[in-house]
Amino acid sequence: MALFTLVSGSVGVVTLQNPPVNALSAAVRHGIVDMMDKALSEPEVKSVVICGQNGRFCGGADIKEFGKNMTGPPLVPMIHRIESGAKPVVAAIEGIALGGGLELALGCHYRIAHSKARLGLPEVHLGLLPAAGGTQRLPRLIGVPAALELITTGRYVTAAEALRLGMVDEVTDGNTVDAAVKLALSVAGKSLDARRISNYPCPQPPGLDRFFETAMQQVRQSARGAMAPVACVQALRAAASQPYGEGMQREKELMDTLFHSGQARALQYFFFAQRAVGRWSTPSGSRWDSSKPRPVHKAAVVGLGTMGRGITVALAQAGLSVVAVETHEKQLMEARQAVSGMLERGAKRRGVAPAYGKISYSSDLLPVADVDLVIEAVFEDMELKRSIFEQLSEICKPDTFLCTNTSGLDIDRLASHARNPELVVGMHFFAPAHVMKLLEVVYGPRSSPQAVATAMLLGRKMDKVSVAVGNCPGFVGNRMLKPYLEQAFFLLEEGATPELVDQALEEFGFAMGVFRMSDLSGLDVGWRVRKADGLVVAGASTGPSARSRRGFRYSPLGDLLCERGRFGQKTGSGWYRYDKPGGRVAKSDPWLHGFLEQYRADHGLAARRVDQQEVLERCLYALINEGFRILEDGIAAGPEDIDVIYVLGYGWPRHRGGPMFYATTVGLSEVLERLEHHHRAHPDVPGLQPCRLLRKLVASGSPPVHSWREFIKKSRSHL
Ligand SMILES: CCCCCCCC/C=C\C/C=C/C(=O)SCCNC(=O)CCNC(=O)[C@H](O)C(C)(C)COP(=O)(O)OP(=O)(O)OC[C@H]1O[C@@H](n2cnc3c(N)ncnc32)[C@H](O)[C@@H]1OP(=O)(O)O
Repeated sequence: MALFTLVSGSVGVVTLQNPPVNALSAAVRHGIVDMMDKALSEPEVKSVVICGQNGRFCGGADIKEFGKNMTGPPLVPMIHRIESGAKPVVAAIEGIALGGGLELALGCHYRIAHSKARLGLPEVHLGLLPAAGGTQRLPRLIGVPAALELITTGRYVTAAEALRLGMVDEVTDGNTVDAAVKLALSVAGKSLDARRISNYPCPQPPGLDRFFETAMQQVRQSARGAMAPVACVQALRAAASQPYGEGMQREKELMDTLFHSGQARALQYFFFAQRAVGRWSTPSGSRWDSSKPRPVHKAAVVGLGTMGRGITVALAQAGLSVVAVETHEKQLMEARQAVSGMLERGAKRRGVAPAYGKISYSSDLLPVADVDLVIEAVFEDMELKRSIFEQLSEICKPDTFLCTNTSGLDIDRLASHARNPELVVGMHFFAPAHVMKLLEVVYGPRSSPQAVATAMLLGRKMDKVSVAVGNCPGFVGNRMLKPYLEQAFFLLEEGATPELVDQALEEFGFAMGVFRMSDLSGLDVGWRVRKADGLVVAGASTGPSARSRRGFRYSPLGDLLCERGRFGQKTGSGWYRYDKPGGRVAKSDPWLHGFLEQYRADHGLAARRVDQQEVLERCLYALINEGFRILEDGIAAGPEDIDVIYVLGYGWPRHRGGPMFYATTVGLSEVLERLEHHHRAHPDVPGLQPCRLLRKLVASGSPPVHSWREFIKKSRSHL
């Protein structure tokens, strides 16, 4: 798994061989140790180059080995042996040097990177820290503030930035291994004293204590309960305040704790889940590996409201030509300006030129005639969308894919208004569409495998994680949101406050509690959906019918706020109050508390004490239960799909792996038992009634999450 070749008579080239990313598996580590022994002991070898096969230096430790019994040579002594050896070693960094891969390079005496290479220490995203000396060598090389930022965020840097920071000695546009061999020849026999990073003193940031206190405060705030970023700060502090050996010892202690933590398991599960969703399948048998996407060079976006603007930017940044259509002249003008601003800011961030030239604007539909794919992004109204689909079917090429950006409308119904229903899919973007990583690709019963494959690939090109989901009200994400919101409303009726509910959810790790989030997205959004579902009954504010719909419990609290014009942040009040319409800082609202008291009195409800545990069980287990129903119905193919949607689209804390993974950490039997308990207390709430799949999994001994897909497939016929 590591190859040795002698080049130019005296340079030993050690090539890591473990496709696709040359991860440092046990076999690769064995290979490096053996080949380095050879290189260091053979007299004709005067210097060494380490590189990776197939243009990729190294993607780091082999994540698949974590959680198993790890065998093979450990990384720390392996890297120490390279650094302390008597012959100069040059790292030839092509493609990637990540995690343990970069730590290996930091143990080398020289580093040359190809201009297209990316470098980083992303261990924090896996619930770990760079424990092969990364937390001790990087600050010695580039200073504490820069190292702290890279290690706590896991950000990848370009070769150019790596050069600026001093992480690499040289950047080349040519053949990196050739350049490394040249350098290795030139430094053979020279002293290595000044090249061993572990010998460097660590530069001290001014006001060390203050610096680390501030860093810790910032990291704790953004980590929302994640342990790894905090441990990274602690390790960096050790680097800055202790000798190298002691710093390494601290790095090891911190890693020991993280390595065995539930958070690391959750984050590593999530890493593979993000990749697993690309291997999509549908109940009708279409699959990622048998469905060929069609190339999309030119796309159109119809409707340039907030979503359409973001989608236009995402498409242009992905390199597509875009026709952006808005029939209202004033809105079109505003959209042009807004899109230009977004492109400019994006380009600045990515260090590229803004893609203005990729977009042409139009106030009518005619220029979409020659595009390969249209994304309709008009207001969420079936009639409006229907009429646009009819027009598009007339204007577009017969094989143009017609996609709709909707958060829950019936894709199949819309497809029935298209000339070719098999070319219709839903593309549910999340706001802001050019920023959010998630895309739900919604297939209807008539969507062709090619249409699904094309939308999935287009999402990927737009730098999104695309998840294929079936067609049902709310698809996956919003469908699961419904019981979650419902429980939150019921808890208010029973005695909780928005503050209490939000605090429980935020302490769990959500970026925002349910009420703060509703205020941000607008209470009128849900109101409109409930109206369309026939749930909003005007004038039914008291009496038994006010809190019941179709025989089940219903809370009209959200409707009542909307009737009073309290739509959330945009109107200056909702579940909280804000300084002004559009204000961002949520403040407790005495009016709302009085309103809740009056509401309970009007409906004969006695307020009781609700604790945080009940909030979590009622809100989260109801949401998880719906997730099981979604799996049972075949709307999502596996738990990974749901978890990716919730983490990337709904602010579920990543270090808890997503709702379905979280259920396994709580224990499926515990989730079942608590749902049964709450359902007994609230028999008129179907969302709390445990679904069959959950019962079946528990009855089968709660198999691990990665085996659910197979389990569901096998048991589908019996469900
Ligand atoms: C008690 C204490 C015990 C301590 C012992 C622990 C020793 C650890 C010591 C030191 C710490 C070092 C830790 C690490 O190095 S952790 C790994 C850090 N590296 C990463 O996080 C890299 C993550 N990978 C990526 O960012 C990307 O995959 C990419 C940029 C490398 C490539 O991207 P792309 O081309 O888009 O391809 P994919 O992402 O789809 O990946 C392709 C394929 O490769 C798999 N893969 C990627 N990286 C790894 C890896 N490091 N290990 C294993 N497998 C990896 C990926 O999963 C894909 O495969 P698929 O899932 O089957 O599709």
